[in-house]
Amino acid sequence: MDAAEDPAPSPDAILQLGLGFWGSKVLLSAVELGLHTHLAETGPLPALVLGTQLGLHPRGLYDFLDALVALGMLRRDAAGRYGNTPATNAFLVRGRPGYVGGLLEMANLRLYPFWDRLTTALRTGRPQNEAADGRPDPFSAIYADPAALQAFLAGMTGVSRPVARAIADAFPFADRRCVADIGCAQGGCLAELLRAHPHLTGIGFDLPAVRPVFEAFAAGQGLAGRARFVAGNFFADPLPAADVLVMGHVLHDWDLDQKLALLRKAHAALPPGGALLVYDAMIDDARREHAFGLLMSLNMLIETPGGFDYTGADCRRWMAEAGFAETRLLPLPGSHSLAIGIR
Ligand SMILES: C[S@@+](CC[C@H](N)C(=O)[O-])C[C@H]1O[C@@H](n2cnc3c(N)ncnc32)[C@H](O)[C@@H]1O
Repeated sequence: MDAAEDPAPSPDAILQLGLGFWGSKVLLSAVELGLHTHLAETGPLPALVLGTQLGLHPRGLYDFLDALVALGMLRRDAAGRYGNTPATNAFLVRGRPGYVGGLLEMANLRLYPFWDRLTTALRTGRPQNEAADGRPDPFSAIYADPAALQAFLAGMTGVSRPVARAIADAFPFADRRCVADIGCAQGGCLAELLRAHPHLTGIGFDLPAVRPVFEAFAAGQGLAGRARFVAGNFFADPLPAADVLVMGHVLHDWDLDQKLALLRKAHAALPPGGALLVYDAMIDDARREHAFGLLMSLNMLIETPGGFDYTGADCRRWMAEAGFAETRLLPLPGSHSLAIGIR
């Protein structure tokens, strides 16, 4: 029964959604403070000890920590000590392989203030991030600030790693030799594919500013000998030769003509039988259910001049238009989908 048919509608869901930013910001501040990383080092602590160690005023301390308990982001034991949950221990402790806090750090630093201007973006159709001064390429704005660059690239690893693990299982890599990740960021996806398939070699292709971050990450993952970086602009330069190309969270950054140009370029760069793997938080074909994909698309409104997210059916149609002989779609974890195009 939808809300219109409900004889006694309640405002609860409306208020919960409208004030949803309260809970979101509590978690983002916890990540900013390194709360979960600290607790992984110390073990469970009483509130006042934890507050002193993190430099927090006692006034909001118990509400902050207990709100995190109520939101499932901390545990409090019978002695009143606060500690990590199994999930925050796995995914919010900096330096651990599952760390997704990079994305949340970037969300706290950049997206949280920019989303304050959503209404302006809806009225103007213009980005509301660092590029609001009219710079055409959103990445040049982020990449001008080394801290923003590092936070952005590490943030992408946080989102893409679990997705990449699923792609490593879902796609038959056994008869492929080389994977090139186009717009690879730090290389989080490539690292997962190479780790899962030791016979593969990898190429990370991205803008020149990304090279040192990619190379340091690959070395840290023990992949320096198997993954090399190729610097380039995917609109202007040739794509590297490989039998599998990956474009993750790339197409949604660009307008339709640019999306089609990238798909045509990928098709031209692949050998016959070569595969293009596209992953994004794709929207359900009826555009009714997958709120995350639709919100991601609004994030692209705020972040880019022409970017938007799309349905799996859109992606397969564009792949076919670009010349791919065979296309299929697979669901992935984290509200993502994988579109596969075979040349
Ligand atoms: C949203 S991130 C996606 C990163 C990664 N594929 C993932 O899914 O985690 C988009 C990437 O495209 C890269 N990029 C943007 N414009 C580019 C261009 N013109 N040529 C090459 N790479 C570009 C950015 O530097 C960034 O690493």
